[in-house]
Amino acid sequence: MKDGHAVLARLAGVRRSYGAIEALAGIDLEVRGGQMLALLGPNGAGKSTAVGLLLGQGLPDAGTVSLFGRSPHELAARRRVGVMLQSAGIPDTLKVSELLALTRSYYPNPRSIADCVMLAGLDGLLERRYRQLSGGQQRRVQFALSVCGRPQLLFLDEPTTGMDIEARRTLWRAIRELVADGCGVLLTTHYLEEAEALADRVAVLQRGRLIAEGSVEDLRGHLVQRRIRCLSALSVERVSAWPHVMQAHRDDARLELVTDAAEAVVRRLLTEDPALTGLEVQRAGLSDAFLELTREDAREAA
Ligand SMILES: Nc1ncnc2c1ncn2[C@@H]1O[C@H](COP(=O)(O)OP(=O)(O)OP(=O)(O)O)[C@@H](O)[C@H]1O
Repeated sequence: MKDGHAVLARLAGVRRSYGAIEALAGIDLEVRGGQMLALLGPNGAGKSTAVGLLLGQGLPDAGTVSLFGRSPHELAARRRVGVMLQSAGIPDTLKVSELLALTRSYYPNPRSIADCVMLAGLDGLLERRYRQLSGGQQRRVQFALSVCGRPQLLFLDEPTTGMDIEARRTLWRAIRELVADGCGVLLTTHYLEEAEALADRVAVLQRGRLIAEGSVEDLRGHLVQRRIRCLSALSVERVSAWPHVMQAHRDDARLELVTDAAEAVVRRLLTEDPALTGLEVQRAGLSDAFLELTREDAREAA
C-alpha cells in the first residue's frame, strides 16, 4: 500500500474566477500519500473552490488540476478518492447498513462492514435509519461512507463538526490510522486545534492566494511572540512602556503581556515586582500564527 509520499493530487498555477470574483488567484498545492495536508483560511478564501476542482467540479480558468496524474474528470481517478463533505446528500430514509451496502457496491475492493463499523465507531447504529440519528452520529456514518471504498486519497471537510469529544477522538484515531497506512488526506477545517493535532503540512489560503505553507512547527516558528501571564500589582501603563512589550492588559489581579523577548521581560517583571506569583510563559499555537498571518496579509492588501 505504501509508496513513500507520492503526489496524489496537484493544483499547479490554478486560477478560477466567478464573474468578477477571483476565487483562486494562481495557486500551487500538492497532497501526498501517507500525509495529511490541512487547508486553512477565513470564509471565502477559496478552499471549497480548490477542493471542488480536485473533485472534478468545473474546470480552472488557467493552470492544471490532476488526481493520480490524471484528470479529475476520469472515473478511474475518482474511484480512488473518498469524500466527506458538509452537504452530504445522503438518502436519509435508508438504514445505516443499507447505506453502507449501497456505497460499498460502487467500489471494486471495499472495506468489510465490520471494518467500517470499527473505524467510524458505528457500534449499535447499523439498523437505525440515517435521518433518525443525531448530528454527530450522522457525521460518523458520513465518515464510514467516505472510507468504505478504501480510498487512497480522502477529502475531509470539517469532519468533526457536531461531534462530542469522545467521537472526535475516535475519528482522529481512525484518520491517523489511515494516514499511517499510506492514505493521503486533504482536510479543510476552521478548527485549528484539529489541524494542529493531525496535519503533517498546513496551507493557509486568503483571498484566493496561498499566504503560507509548511509544517505546523514552521507556521508557529513564524511567530516569535510569547504570551506571559502573572499575578502582579504592576500597572499596565508601566509595563506597556518597556521595550519588547507589544501588548499588555489586566484581568483583575492577572497581568497578561505579549512580547517578542520573553526572557528579558520576565527578568524585568521579577526585578520590579518581587511579590509576583503565578508566572506562566506560553508559546504561540497554530491559531495565533493563523491570525497573525491572515492579519498581516490583510494589512499588506490594504
Ligand atoms: N458558484 C459561485 N458563484 C459565485 N461566486 C462563488 C461561487 N462559489 C464560490 N464563490 C465565491 O468565491 C470565493 C471563494 O469561495 P469558496 O467557497 O471557495 O471559499 P471557502 O474558503 O471555501 O469559504 P468558507 O470557509 O466560507 O466555506 C468567495 O468569494 C465566494 O463568494
